[in-house]
Amino acid sequence: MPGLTTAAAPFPDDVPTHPLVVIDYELLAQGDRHEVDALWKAGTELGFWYLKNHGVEWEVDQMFDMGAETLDLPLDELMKFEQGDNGNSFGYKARGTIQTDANGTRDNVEFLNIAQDDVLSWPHPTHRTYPSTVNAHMEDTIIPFVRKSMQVNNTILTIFERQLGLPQGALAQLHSTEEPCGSEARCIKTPPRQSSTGVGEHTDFGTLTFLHNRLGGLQVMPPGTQKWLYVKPLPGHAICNVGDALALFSGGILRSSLHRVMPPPGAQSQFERYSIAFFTRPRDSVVLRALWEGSEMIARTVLQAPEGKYDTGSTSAEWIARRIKKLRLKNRQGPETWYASLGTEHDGISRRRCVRGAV
Ligand SMILES: O=C(O)CCC(=O)C(=O)O
Ligand SMILES: [Fe+2]
Repeated sequence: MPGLTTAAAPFPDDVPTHPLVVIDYELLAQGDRHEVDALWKAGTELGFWYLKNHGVEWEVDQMFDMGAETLDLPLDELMKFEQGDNGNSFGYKARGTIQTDANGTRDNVEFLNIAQDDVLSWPHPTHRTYPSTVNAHMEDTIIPFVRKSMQVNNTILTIFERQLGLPQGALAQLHSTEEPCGSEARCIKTPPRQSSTGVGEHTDFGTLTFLHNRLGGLQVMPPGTQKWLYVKPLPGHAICNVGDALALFSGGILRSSLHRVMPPPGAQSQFERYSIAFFTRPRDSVVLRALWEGSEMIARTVLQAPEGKYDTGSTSAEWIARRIKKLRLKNRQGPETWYASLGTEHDGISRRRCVRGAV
């Protein structure tokens, strides 16, 4: 199976890892108080947690197979679907097209992004078309995976909405399916035996990420530290995290933490690495800013923050397009292009200084 953690190469026990809290999705969906509290603690402290009993295990396995089949297609076939340099996310992203740091170091991963809107409108494309293997597995794999992943993320979103003291439906309606949005499913492939960064440090652009790893390589930097720690993949457990849109909507109460993908540790580095993700992102026209009018908790936090820190002045579509565009090496004009890709221009505090501990 692609990206499977083989018995021959278990995750090593001598690398620094960050133990994430395990949240039980079934208990969350039943409204279990203890589980809701544990989710809230994870969302407001690290912004990352494991999710078990999510019910998407079979569809995730199918997605690993579909992803491998697709990314094994001849490059000239995949290139017909390349996302390009204009900030479009959907389609194929070829290896070596984006920067992984301020020096402009070339990435070594390729990935395929399938828009939620194209899945929901199948067989009629909303945004674009995809390689033949995607079309062939749309009904048996991709539609079930996307529908179930939407359900999981919407359940979590509804809990955060309540915990933040927002009116019922306030967050949900920013993600309703009446208008196009940036939500997408992703399959990432990293070649074996790499020594450099796969995906450079970043925070996710959107609202919530539902991620599935078999091999290690994902690392997170806990807020307030300068340390990169591996997140160990656990069979059947998804890794979930808060993205920038939700951090902004909540006035920073929910945290979107820096993470990156490095070569798998130890003996795992001999293997090709695949990962599968589903990103829930707001409707295209939603402006990314704190929802202080709807919640006293958010209003109090925003009042204490420097003015404009949680008001980007950008719609979700503009925010995503700008950051992707700045990542593409073709658009690089120097280190500033990399910093602009991090998405913190609006708050006057550059992530560069945050990362290096000056702030
Ligand atoms: O492959 C992974 O484990 C994480 C990928 C990631 O962070 C992303 O695609 O945003
Ligand atoms: Fe990410």
